[in-house]
Amino acid sequence: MMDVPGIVVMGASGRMGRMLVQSVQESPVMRLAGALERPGHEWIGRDVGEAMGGAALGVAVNDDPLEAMAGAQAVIDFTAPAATVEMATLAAQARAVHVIGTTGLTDDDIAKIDLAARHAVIVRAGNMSLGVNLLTVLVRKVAAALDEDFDIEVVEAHHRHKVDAPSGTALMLGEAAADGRGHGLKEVYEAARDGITGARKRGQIGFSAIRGGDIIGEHDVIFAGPGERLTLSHSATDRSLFAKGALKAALWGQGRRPGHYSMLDVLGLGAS
Ligand SMILES: NC(=O)C1=CN([C@@H]2O[C@H](COP(=O)(O)OP(=O)(O)OC[C@H]3O[C@@H](n4cnc5c(N)ncnc54)[C@H](OP(=O)(O)O)[C@@H]3O)[C@@H](O)[C@H]2O)C=CC1
Ligand SMILES: O=C(O)C1=N[C@H](C(=O)O)C[C@H](O)C1
Repeated sequence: MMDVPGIVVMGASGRMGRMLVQSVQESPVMRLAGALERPGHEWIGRDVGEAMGGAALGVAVNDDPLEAMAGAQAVIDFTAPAATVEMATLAAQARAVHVIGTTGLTDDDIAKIDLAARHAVIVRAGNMSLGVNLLTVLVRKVAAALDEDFDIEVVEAHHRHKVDAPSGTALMLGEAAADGRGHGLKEVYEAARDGITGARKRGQIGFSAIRGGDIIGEHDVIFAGPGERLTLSHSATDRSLFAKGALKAALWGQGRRPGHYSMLDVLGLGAS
């Protein structure tokens, strides 16, 4: 058992954290080496399996990242931007692969993660599912094939607890569409509309976000042209698909050269 990679789950009590603990525990090719929560969290010191309402897993929830990562090979982090930026440096110190699912990161946050990735393997994606990553490849191709007579709109829907908008996935899809047309997303980004906005600007990529109930994640990329409309979409029906991608990334990262990688690298979908 000791020769399989040890995985630390950060934010173990969260929606994704619980899913990750369960997925790592069930995997025959890795072991649960640690579970992290922020200092002061009520789970600190408790067995993570029992805290989740199940059987003991022999791993106590820790608030000390370096202690939790001692003897671990990867940390999977679906938490919050400030925690993720801090962890990037600590994981690099511990020589652990850092898999980042956290969204809502600023450019400044990403610059700090880039810095840590000079010395460590970091895999980051706003969506770890195979389907969404494949969709980004399709969106890039369609955006390149259709000219600016086709307006691009990204519409996303998530549960009521989500704190960031547009979603990380919506931004990935928007970036792919912008890239397909030879732009950076910032050049053509159109935030959610409100009030007297004026007519739509040609070539802009618009974003809209719906929040409600327990929606796991729905994304549509609409290409609205003269007389016809094409929609590419993805629906997540189970959070385990994100965990599955994250586990794959943690294994893929073992023994790689330092760098800031994406799920396209992990899935072999590359830039196309
Ligand atoms: N890339 C992908 O495929 C996916 C990404 N996500 C993203 O993952 C993130 C988390 O989502 P979700 O699980 O729904 O959110 P939750 O709020 O349910 O979970 C986040 C967890 O992180 C914990 N946390 C916050 N700060 C720290 C810290 N310093 N150390 C350790 N733990 C900490 C929180 O604890 P506390 O509550 O006490 O603050 C909480 O338990 C979001 O950014 C979301 O967008 C989600 C699904 C898929
Ligand atoms: O917060 C979520 O739940 C999700 N976040 C990611 C995002 O921001 O796109 C991925 C998924 O859609 C679920």
